[in-house]
Amino acid sequence: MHKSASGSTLGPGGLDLTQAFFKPITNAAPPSPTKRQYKISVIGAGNVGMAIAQTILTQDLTDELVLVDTNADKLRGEMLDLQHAAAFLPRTKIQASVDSSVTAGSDLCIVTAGARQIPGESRLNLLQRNLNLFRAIIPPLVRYSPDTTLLIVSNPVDILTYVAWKLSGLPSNRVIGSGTNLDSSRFRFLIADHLDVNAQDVQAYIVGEHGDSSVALWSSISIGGVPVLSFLENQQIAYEKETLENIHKSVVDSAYEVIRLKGYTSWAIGYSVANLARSILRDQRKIHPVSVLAKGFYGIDGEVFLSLPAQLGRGGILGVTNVHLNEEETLRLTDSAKTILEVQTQLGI
Ligand SMILES: NC(=O)C1=CN([C@@H]2O[C@H](COP(=O)(O)OP(=O)(O)OC[C@H]3O[C@@H](n4cnc5c(N)ncnc54)[C@H](O)[C@@H]3O)[C@@H](O)[C@H]2O)C=CC1
Ligand SMILES: CC(=O)C(=O)O
Repeated sequence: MHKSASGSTLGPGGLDLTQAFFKPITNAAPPSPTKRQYKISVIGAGNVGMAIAQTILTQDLTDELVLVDTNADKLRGEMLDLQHAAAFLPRTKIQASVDSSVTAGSDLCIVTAGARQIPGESRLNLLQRNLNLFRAIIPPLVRYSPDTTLLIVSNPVDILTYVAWKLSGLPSNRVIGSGTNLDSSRFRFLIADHLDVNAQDVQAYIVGEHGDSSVALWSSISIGGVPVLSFLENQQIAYEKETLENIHKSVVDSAYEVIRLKGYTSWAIGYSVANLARSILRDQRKIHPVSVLAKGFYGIDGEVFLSLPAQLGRGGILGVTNVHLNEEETLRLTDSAKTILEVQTQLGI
């Protein structure tokens, strides 16, 4: 069996099987103007890439999903395994190749390729290994999809988002790091668990580095519209700063703990990135803490990518939200920027 030029399936002797199965409707109205078709490419079909791919499929976020990896057998195995779920999923064309030309015309390229931490290792430790991969991965992606938005997930995500921005030549609004969207979900889960409320009712951000120097924005947390800290202070309800510090420490330790227990993190980052993909492709204009070019915001002076609450839509980053930071939060954010910049300046990019 092969396809005709019009896309219908041809059987032996050129018999058009599509025509054989379906009698055309007479007097049919012409098709309505075609709906916008979306194409997402995921580079790196490891634990993280596949968790993202499967969440994207189950949430019906794209018409075409492309996987790229250097491990040809694993890649084909992953593609077939997903294709075999076709009867249970929204209709999506799934392709895979070791050749990045398969990504041509992607609306969104999600990069998860590269080394991951071994137990106890920091994200920043991965930089040199993943930097070399990025030099090979990013330029062809942009060549094949000059209008794409790049969504970087590989670690250390903030510095690699900067690297991707430099290597791609794309405007900074179209190069985004998944950043602390994941850390903020961990934060909201822990607060919700502590107070026995629904995490979706907790509005709370972790900003700065996706890593050890991240910053919890306690002063702006609200639950169901109630600003938490000012409410406690107005009601003269005592709370211990140590409790807050411990919650933030648990957020920072989260990935280390999961990696120690199961070897890698995957499900939460899968949902986090699918959530970002939806906001970007569906022009949701939702606010997410993601890694953006932070120069000029909150007194940050330097070409550094780190997470700030940003509005996402079809154009990528539409703007950075003006969340109020108290003095301590501002200082911690500046320190987080310095931590990233110190490592970044050694790259010579
Ligand atoms: N930003 C975040 O919140 C998170 C980031 N990560 C990061 O994601 C990355 C991937 O983690 P895992 O999927 O667990 O690792 P993994 O080892 O399971 O998968 C990495 C994949 O990249 C592929 N690869 C290597 N070089 C490639 C190239 N040049 N082109 C295409 N594919 C290539 C490998 O063959 C492998 O399949 C790591 O850097 C990890 O630290 C992981 C979790 C959360
Ligand atoms: C590995 C990683 O960056 C995370 O799960 O947060």
